[in-house]
Amino acid sequence: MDSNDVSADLAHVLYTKEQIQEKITELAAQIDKDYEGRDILLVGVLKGACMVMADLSRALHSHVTMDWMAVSSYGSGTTSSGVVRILKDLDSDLMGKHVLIAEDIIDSGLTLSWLKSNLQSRGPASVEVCAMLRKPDAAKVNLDVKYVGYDIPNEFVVGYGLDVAEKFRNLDCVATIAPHVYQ
Ligand SMILES: O=P(O)(O)OC[C@H]1O[C@H](OP(=O)(O)OP(=O)(O)O)[C@H](O)[C@@H]1O
Ligand SMILES: Nc1nc2[nH]cnc2c(=O)[nH]1
Repeated sequence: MDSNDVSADLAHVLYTKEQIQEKITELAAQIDKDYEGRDILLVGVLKGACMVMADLSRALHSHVTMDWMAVSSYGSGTTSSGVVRILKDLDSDLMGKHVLIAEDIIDSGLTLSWLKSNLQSRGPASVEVCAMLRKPDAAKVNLDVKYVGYDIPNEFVVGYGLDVAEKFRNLDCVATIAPHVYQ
């Protein structure tokens, strides 16, 4: 291991690459079944959803188109403010489309709660959510989420799209970080 190896900054791996890929396969099979005969517009929420978008879209057998939105709900800290700003809007018109929002994590739920109603107001046929991770103990709003990979404890995690100061997104696992990363 070289001195800059990212794994030295991890405390505990919650889900390995294999477990994540297994879950993606499971979720994709369920989604294919539920959307039989319908095209899906996958909406990825940048930047965290980059991995789940790439993996889920490739695991699906349905016809899929992809679009991206970038929103900001976190200030400089690690607590969601609930005030969401659109940094990049969708390129597509949602009218009559079956929209499936792909997310890496639902923490307070504030980002998705806002996003779901924003997209619903654009006239789609349906809006559902697929999130790889969810923290039930951190929920601040009731959110109807149709597809969830794993429910996790209320701990800050990284990997599989999730970052600290833009690092760790490239990890193929989900992990907590070692205390020295914060020091
Ligand atoms: O449920 P919430 O408490 O609202 O938190 C979830 C949001 O936080 C993360 O995004 P972040 O704002 O960190 O941006 P990023 O995807 O660019 O990392 C994550 O990707 C979700 O979009
Ligand atoms: N990296 C990271 N970003 C988040 N955004 C909301 N919750 C989390 C989390 O646990 N980790």
